[in-house]
Amino acid sequence: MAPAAYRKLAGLIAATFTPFTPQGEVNLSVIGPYIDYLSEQQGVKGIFVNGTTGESLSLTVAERKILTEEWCQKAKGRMDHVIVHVGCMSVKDSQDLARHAAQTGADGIAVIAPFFFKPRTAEALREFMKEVASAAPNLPFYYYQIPALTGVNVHVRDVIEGIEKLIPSFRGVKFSGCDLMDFGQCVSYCQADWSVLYGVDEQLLAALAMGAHGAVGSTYNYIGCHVNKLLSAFEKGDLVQARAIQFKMQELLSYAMKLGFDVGVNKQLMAELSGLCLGPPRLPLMPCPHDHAQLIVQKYHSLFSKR
Ligand SMILES: CC(=O)N[C@H](C=O)[C@@H](O)[C@H](O)[C@H](O)CO
Ligand SMILES: CC(=O)C(=O)O
Repeated sequence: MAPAAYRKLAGLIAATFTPFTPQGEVNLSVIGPYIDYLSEQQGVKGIFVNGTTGESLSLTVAERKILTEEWCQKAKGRMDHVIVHVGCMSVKDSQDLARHAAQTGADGIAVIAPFFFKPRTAEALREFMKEVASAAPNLPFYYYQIPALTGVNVHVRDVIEGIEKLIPSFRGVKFSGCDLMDFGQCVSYCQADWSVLYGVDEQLLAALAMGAHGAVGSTYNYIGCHVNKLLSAFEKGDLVQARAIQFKMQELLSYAMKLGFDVGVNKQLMAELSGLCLGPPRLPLMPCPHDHAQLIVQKYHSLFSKR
C-alpha cells in the first residue's frame, strides 16, 4: 500500500556529508545551515542521508538515529524528499534503523547489499531487503546498488524481478554502477510509481538518455545549481548545452581523481566551497590536506564561474 503522501522521486538529490566536530563527534548544529545552503545556493530539494558520502558504515546505529532525526526535522518544509540509508551488515540493525526512520518521518529508506557475507544471488539479496522493508512497511523502499564499494555485482534487473510481490513498499533503485545496459533494463521494467535514480555523477547524461528519473550523488552538494541546468537542457532537447555541463563535471572529477579523491577529500571540498564546518572524515578515511583541497577548489572556480 503506497503511503498517502507518496511522491515519486525525481530531480537532483544530494547525498549529504556527515558533519563532525574537529574531535570527530557528530555535529548536529551544522545540519540546519547545510539544508539552507542546499536549498538556497544549489537549488537542491532532496537529500539522501547516511549513505556512502555520509560515512554511514563508519557510524554507530545511535549516531545514525540522531542524524536522521536532525536531518528530518531541519528539512521539514524545505526539502521535498529525505531518503535515509539504513543498510548495515546486520539485518537486525537495518530493521531497527528502518523502524526508526518511519517513526522520524523520513520519506523513504534505502539499503545497500551487505558486503562481508555477500548475497550470492538476486534471491538472497531480495530476502535480505524484504526483512528490512517489513520493519517499515509504509515507507517507500529503494535498493541502492554500489558495486565498486560492496563488491556485490548481481544485475539490478535480476534483483527487481517480481520484487513488488515480496516488498509491496518497493519504489525504485539508486543505481551507482556503470553498467548502462543493466540500468536501461531497470528503467524498462520499472512500474509507473517507481523511480530509477542514477548515482555516477560524471556520466549522468548517458543515464538520462536511458531514461533515469533523477540522480543521487555527492557532487550535487556543490555543483547542484549547474547540474540543474544540465537537467533542464536535457529536457529541452539541448544536448549541446547538456554535454557542455557534463564535460565540465568530468574535467573537475578527473582532475580530482588524479590527485586522489575519496570521501575525505570530497568532504573538504564541500567545506571549502560552502563555508560549512564539516570537520574531518572518520577513520579509516584520512583528513584531507588543505592544499590538496585548494587545488580542486581552484579547478572548480576555473570551470564553473561563481553565480
Ligand atoms: C562512490 C561514490 O561515492 N559514489 C557516489 C554516489 O553513489 C557518487 O556521487 C560519486 O561520489 C561521484 O559520482 C563522484 O565520483
Ligand atoms: C552518493 C550517494 O548516493 C551516497 O553517498 O550514498
